[in-house]
Amino acid sequence: MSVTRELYKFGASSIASLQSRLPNSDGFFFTITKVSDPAYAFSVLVPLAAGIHTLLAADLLVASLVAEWSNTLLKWLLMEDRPYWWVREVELTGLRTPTLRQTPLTCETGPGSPSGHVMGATAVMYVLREWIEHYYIIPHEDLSDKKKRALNLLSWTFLIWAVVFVSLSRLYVATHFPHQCVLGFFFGLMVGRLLVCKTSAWTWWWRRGSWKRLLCISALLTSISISAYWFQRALGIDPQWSVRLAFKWCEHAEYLHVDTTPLYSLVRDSGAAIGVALSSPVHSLLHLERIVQSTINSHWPP
Ligand SMILES: O=P(O)(O)OC[C@H]1O[C@@H](O)[C@H](O)[C@@H](O)[C@@H]1O
Repeated sequence: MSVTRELYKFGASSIASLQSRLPNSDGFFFTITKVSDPAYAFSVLVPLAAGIHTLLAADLLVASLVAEWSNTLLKWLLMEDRPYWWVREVELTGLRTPTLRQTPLTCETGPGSPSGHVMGATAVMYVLREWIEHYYIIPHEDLSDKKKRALNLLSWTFLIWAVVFVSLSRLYVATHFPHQCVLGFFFGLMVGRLLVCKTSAWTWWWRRGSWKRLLCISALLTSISISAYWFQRALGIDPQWSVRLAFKWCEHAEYLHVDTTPLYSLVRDSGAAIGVALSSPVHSLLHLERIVQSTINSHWPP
């Protein structure tokens, strides 16, 4: 217990020092936090990707929903605090803590660990990186192996730096401790690898599955979410405990938003999963069209 307290104390001091060292950075960090919001992936990134390729949009949608769904369940399991309310709660026990500034993006209402922004952004960027490698780098015959390796390194470097900035933005708005961002990165990487890694048996499984199978999987995902809620209730744990703490310590009521609650995320993820299942016949057709097209291209001229 005291290890957690020390970790939180260290985290709170790091956040306070970040806020005081970078005093006029609201615009920069708010933009990063907004763009890396899992909700942004659903409402902006996926429709944009659909303009490039429907399969890319489907891949990003699956990565976003699996990352957010597993993130919410992990949060319920780990039951960690967020810095902006933790510092106020422990002050009541007499512990001296640094003052953390609250911003309009601070008052997230779910438990703190792992960071959903970092986890979602890592999973989505992993999928994008694999897409670029799979469809644009590997098949490019004009590129030497050295150039291909350099491009891969560049894409990894970009991913790591993007995750660092997303993490800094979450610390800056005092809604995560540093270790929660690190955990978000590792879990996000696991989700990405599980979904689209060449060596994973699960790679692109949603492209192969029939719509009935996908519908069964989305029903399973939904029932796991509902069971997780009722399981906590059965154990005497209030699944809304974090929402209560957010209401207690958020300094401005207008900073609180219903779309940050765990239940809201789970409903969105279940709906998105059902949507993926119902639209899968269209994806299968597009996938088939792509295979036929590349076969024609490789045999042309005859
Ligand atoms: O754990 P984090 O980084 O605060 O992010 C989690 C949540 O952030 C909210 O702002 C999103 O709308 C939710 O959908 C998401 O689950």
